[in-house]
Amino acid sequence: MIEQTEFQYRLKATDGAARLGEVLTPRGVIRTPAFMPVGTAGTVKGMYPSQVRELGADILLGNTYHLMLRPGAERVAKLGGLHELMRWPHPILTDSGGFQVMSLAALRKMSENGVTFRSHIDGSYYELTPERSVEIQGLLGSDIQMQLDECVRLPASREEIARALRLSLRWAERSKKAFESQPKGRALFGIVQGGDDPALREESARGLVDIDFPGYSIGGLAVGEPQDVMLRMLEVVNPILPADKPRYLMGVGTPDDIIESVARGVDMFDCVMPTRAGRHAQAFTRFGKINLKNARHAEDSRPLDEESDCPAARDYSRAYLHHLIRSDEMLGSMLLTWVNLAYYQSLTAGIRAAIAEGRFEDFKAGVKEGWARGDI
Ligand SMILES: CNc1nc2c(CCNCc3ccccc3)c3nc(N)[nH]c(=O)c3cc2[nH]1
Repeated sequence: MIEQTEFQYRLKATDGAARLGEVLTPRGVIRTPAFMPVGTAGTVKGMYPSQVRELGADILLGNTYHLMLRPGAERVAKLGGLHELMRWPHPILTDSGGFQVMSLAALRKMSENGVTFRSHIDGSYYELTPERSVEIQGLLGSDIQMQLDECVRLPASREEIARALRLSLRWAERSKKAFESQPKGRALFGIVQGGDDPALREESARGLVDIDFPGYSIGGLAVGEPQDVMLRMLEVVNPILPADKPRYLMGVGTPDDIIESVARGVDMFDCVMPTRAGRHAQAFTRFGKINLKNARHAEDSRPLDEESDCPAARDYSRAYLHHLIRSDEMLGSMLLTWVNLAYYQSLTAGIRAAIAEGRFEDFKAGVKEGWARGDI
């Protein structure tokens, strides 16, 4: 733990609307733009924490929904908290659980007070309120916590989107009040909702800024809308959010989504794609995505990318990766997860260097060119 007890964002440089910054927390610095690997049940599946750190990740995601069900928030606290339990001494960000309840739980019921649901693991009943969600995230020891919110899947009616954003604003107030009892240095982010409607996005963003948070998440996107709609909402929301606070676009996304969102002022990203794709034979490389299950790789002795500084991409042949996947060997998923997280971390490291040197547009063009090559 470094001495500084405050949570602070420092804007270091801009290149157009792209921002280079740092988020200072008691457990360390997060260099932004940042990609945050997802560690759903207290582990980044198939990776050692030290490996994730070596790739350049400054922060991981933990999942309130999964951890409250198993092993339980009070139990994690009794065991010293999530950092201790998973041997990750750096910052951890947790989601509030509402989004996961709506996508995973059975028999869920949303009300003014919160959401009740049955565990997808053993069917037992739970209630998640703004206050309980903050309490759970506190028990986990989370450095950056999320308010409980309601994310509406798109397409949705204007009434539905307005109802959900206004409920989320009332939950933002309750979350902030409940958060006041937590140790200094931790942060609670408000989450902007408002679907694909510019006026409702503006109402949500202004409402949250009036309540005042140390950072803001942009929710309600990457839920089925086209990329241009997502980007348009960023162009509405980011100018309203304070320039001296971090902006976290939830659940995003592909490398192209990330680079286009950085260009519109986003600082932090999370996405299950690199880890989930790694378990489904998909490899992300500078030249696009490769499906290693495809028979065309059976005798290809080339590595995925001989110029990569990730051993999994540089030292193993496509033929071997193909064999591991076809044989359902666990090393196959482990190596591809490593490849994909390495790619995402090298992408955000490249973005940070490009903004620092005022060449972000060139970098963006270069990444798109590489992906367009496709002769992989
Ligand atoms: C994929 N698209 C997408 N994801 C969204 C999420 C979840 C972000 N990922 C968190 C996570 C944490 C641990 C483990 C796994 C995932 C959202 N979360 C909240 N609270 N609100 C949203 O509006 C919201 C919108 C999203 N869209």
